[in-house]
Amino acid sequence: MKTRQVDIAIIGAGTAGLNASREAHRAGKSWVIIDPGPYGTTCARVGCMPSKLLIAAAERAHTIAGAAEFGIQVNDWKVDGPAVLKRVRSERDRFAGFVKETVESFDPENLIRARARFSGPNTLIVDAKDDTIEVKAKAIVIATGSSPWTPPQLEGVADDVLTSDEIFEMEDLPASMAVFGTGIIGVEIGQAFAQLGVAIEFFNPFEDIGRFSDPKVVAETHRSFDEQLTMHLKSDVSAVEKVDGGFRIEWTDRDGEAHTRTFEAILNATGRRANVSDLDLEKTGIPLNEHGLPISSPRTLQCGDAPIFIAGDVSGHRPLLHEASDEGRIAGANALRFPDVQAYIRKTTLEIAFTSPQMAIVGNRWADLDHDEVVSGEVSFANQGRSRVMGVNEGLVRLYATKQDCRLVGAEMFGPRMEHMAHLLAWAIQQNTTVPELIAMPVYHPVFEEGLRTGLRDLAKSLRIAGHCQPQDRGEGPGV
Ligand SMILES: Cc1cc2nc3c(=O)[nH]c(=O)nc-3n(C[C@H](O)[C@H](O)[C@H](O)COP(=O)(O)OP(=O)(O)OC[C@H]3O[C@@H](n4cnc5c(N)ncnc54)[C@H](O)[C@@H]3O)c2cc1C
Ligand SMILES: NC(=O)c1ccc[n+]([C@@H]2O[C@H](COP(=O)([O-])OP(=O)(O)OC[C@H]3O[C@@H](n4cnc5c(N)ncnc54)[C@H](O)[C@@H]3O)[C@@H](O)[C@H]2O)c1
Repeated sequence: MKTRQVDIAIIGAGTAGLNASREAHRAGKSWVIIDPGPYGTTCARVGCMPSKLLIAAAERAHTIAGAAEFGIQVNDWKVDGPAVLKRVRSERDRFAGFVKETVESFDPENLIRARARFSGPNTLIVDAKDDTIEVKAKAIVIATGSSPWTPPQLEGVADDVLTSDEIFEMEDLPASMAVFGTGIIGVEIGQAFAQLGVAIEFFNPFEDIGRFSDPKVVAETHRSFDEQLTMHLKSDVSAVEKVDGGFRIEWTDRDGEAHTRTFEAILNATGRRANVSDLDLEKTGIPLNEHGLPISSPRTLQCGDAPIFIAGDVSGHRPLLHEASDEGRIAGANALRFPDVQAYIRKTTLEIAFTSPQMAIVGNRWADLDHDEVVSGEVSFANQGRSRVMGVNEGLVRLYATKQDCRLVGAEMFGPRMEHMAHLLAWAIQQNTTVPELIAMPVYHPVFEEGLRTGLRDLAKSLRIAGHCQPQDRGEGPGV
């Protein structure tokens, strides 16, 4: 067995791991990143990018399908499934290719193409192609990401069911598909397939759609998705069987009625689990929770007081791309500083689902608020001017502010172009902006953001009624 000694060893060459390696590289320290591949990152290879490419095609189809509303007749159009999926893959390969090239151009000293497991808090065992290597490191960063999970109902057919890892490799669109799970992956991909003409039906024993928690936003999301998609929420799937031409699914709906239907394909989108099972974490002595996952501080990313840091999806803090980048940098920087670890201030949370209408959560969710301390305001997009002009007028935005100092602290947003408005609000929350300060900002006409201003005015009204804000916080004056 060979032995290597480095300042930092990083397990996983995804977004988080690569960002950690950049910190070590910049500091001029010795480092090694260990990953068996495939390289290119989950986001670019099988996640963010191919799903957004698919959604881009679906949006084109959806626009054409709805053109008659604007007096435009489009005849003889069709979705060319193989061409749609070919573009998804070729653009995806371009994005993932840049990352792959970067990793493959690393100095051989910095990259080991194999899996790693712990043999102690400072040592890893790596079964490389030619030899087993013991890597001794002053500090170690775990950045192993997450993988799709298989629920009991799909265990018998798991090898034939698609997950987001396989779905973009399909040569053609199926005629029909059952989607298990109505989380972000399920609704983004399922709705896109539906807009491309696939007969999609969703199954979920629970009732959630996406991540909203505000009862009013939840109700509006259910109304919209029930109208455009076939959702079997609170359904009980009793059998899934492989048959000629696909899968036969038996289920009981929420009213207790039994159904059977055959689908050409199944997408399993029932959630993802941290990749820790083959890491031999018990040899590290770090604290683990009841699921065997490392307990870490979101601000230092340190696991207990060990020289071990954790970043990206595997940390379980915020499983999103920009958070994986940030966590990689924090974990990398703290691994270099160990034992003098620094607590970093995390950015305002921002989550966006690229559905139609879009879903976004900014800052605190409704469920995380202290309702004695905050008031809410809202705006419906059902009749919002620009949304009506564009024929995308539906949705509800709920905004939350503190009674004490009139500061915006969160929003749950369902409606058109929310990806942009969510950024405005996230930046405002991070800057500690008060609601009157936000209302005093310029807004053009006619734009979607006028809806946001209406919601902020409603929030200001609630603040005035609550009556705790100081006069200077209220900033009453022209334009407010
Ligand atoms: C379908 C889909 C759509 C998404 N869309 C979005 C989106 O639009 N916006 C957004 O912000 N986020 C999105 N995400 C989430 C985003 O992709 C992830 O948060 C992000 O990619 C996580 O990066 P990571 O570095 O933690 O993991 P990864 O990029 O998965 O990297 C982990 C690496 O660890 C390696 N590894 C695992 N175990 C070991 C081991 N034992 N030894 C060595 N190496 C190991 C793996 O090979 C892998 O290369 C999406 C995810 C999916 C699945
Ligand atoms: N636009 C984005 O930023 C984006 C897009 C895709 C994914 N992501 C990230 O990926 C993460 C994982 O997404 P996800 O959708 O896989 O997970 P999720 O946890 O958000 O959703 C899982 C869904 O499966 C349902 N479910 C659980 N058990 C089930 C069962 N037995 N049968 C049917 N349904 C079942 C849950 O109720 C839920 O609706 C997200 O949390 C998000 O961070 C982000």
